[in-house]
Amino acid sequence: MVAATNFDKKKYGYVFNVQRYSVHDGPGIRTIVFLKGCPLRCQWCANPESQHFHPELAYNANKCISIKECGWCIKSCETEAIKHDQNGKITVDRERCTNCGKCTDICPSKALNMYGELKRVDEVIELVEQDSSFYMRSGGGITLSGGEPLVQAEFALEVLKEAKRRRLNTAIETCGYADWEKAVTVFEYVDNILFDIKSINSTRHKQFTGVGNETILENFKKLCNCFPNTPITVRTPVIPGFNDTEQDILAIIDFIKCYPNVKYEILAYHRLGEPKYTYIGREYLLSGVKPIPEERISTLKKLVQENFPQ
Ligand SMILES: C[S@@+](CC[C@H](N)C(=O)[O-])C[C@H]1O[C@@H](n2cnc3c(N)ncnc32)[C@H](O)[C@@H]1O
Ligand code: SF4
Ligand code: SF4
Ligand code: SF4
Repeated sequence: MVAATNFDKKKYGYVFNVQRYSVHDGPGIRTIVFLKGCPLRCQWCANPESQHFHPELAYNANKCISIKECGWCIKSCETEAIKHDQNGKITVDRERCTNCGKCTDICPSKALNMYGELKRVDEVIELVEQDSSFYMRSGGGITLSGGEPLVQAEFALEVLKEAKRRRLNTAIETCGYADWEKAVTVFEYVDNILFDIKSINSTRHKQFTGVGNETILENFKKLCNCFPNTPITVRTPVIPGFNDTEQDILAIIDFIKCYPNVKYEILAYHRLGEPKYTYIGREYLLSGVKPIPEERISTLKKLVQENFPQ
């Protein structure tokens, strides 16, 4: 086991999920490697477990057998972070929890589970290569996602270099908020870039994601200028009350339309990540927000087709 605070960032990285057989995040059939850490805090984020750089304890009360019949986690916790709740199950005191993972090793029902573990570059590539026959036939490969994969730029770069050495197609999903000098080294090894532009309005961007959009928009321009032959898909998750008007979408189209290697698509807001907020002891701030009706998404897609033929 490698010490979590002192490891070679070129050889090891924090990964919280590896998803096989994806067809949404780049060409063909792909394996998505989700890296930990993100500088943004999008209120709608479907991967809240990605945001902290370090591994994080998750607790799903529905899976807990009950303290009466089990209770092993309480005995295993050296910081006394696990307590009884009124329903015969447990609660986790996040102030006391050090995310050491001892309780997860012992939990028989997997009610306790860690999001994120340190993995070596070769371990990741080995997992990805298990599906190489699918990639050959479909033009697929590996997609780095997160979190924000550029947060672990050194690790991302080594994974992508190795993937390219093995002739795998590479893609990355990024929010674009990163140090350009580091990001550019990673982009060199990427065949397809999925770049989120969430809003052109920086004040609103900051209100809903925690950061303004200046760095993102600057990086986008640099990316298009430095890599004119790399296919870039700009994506916007359409979030009610944040960026769901015609003007919001047209402002993004206006910003990206001068770049010939760029495509554009909108993603409908979904709430699939909501339960995970509870598992990690956080509040989901958009709990009262309903998904946008199908017809409205169709209208916005039509608007995109009319104003950004591709
Ligand atoms: C989880 S993010 C990871 C990559 C990067 N951090 C980003 O934001 O682009 C992958 C994609 O999921 C989208 N996404 C995240 N939460 C969403 C939600 N609740 N509904 C729809 N799309 C969402 C993001 O906009 C992004 O296009
Ligand atoms: S992760 Fe470690 S500190 Fe946190 S509750 Fe479990 S055993 Fe206790
Ligand atoms: S070890 Fe797991 S199943 Fe047992 S009491 Fe703790 S959380 Fe519940
Ligand atoms: S940038 Fe991506 S990973 Fe980060 S909080 Fe936003 S949606 Fe989640």
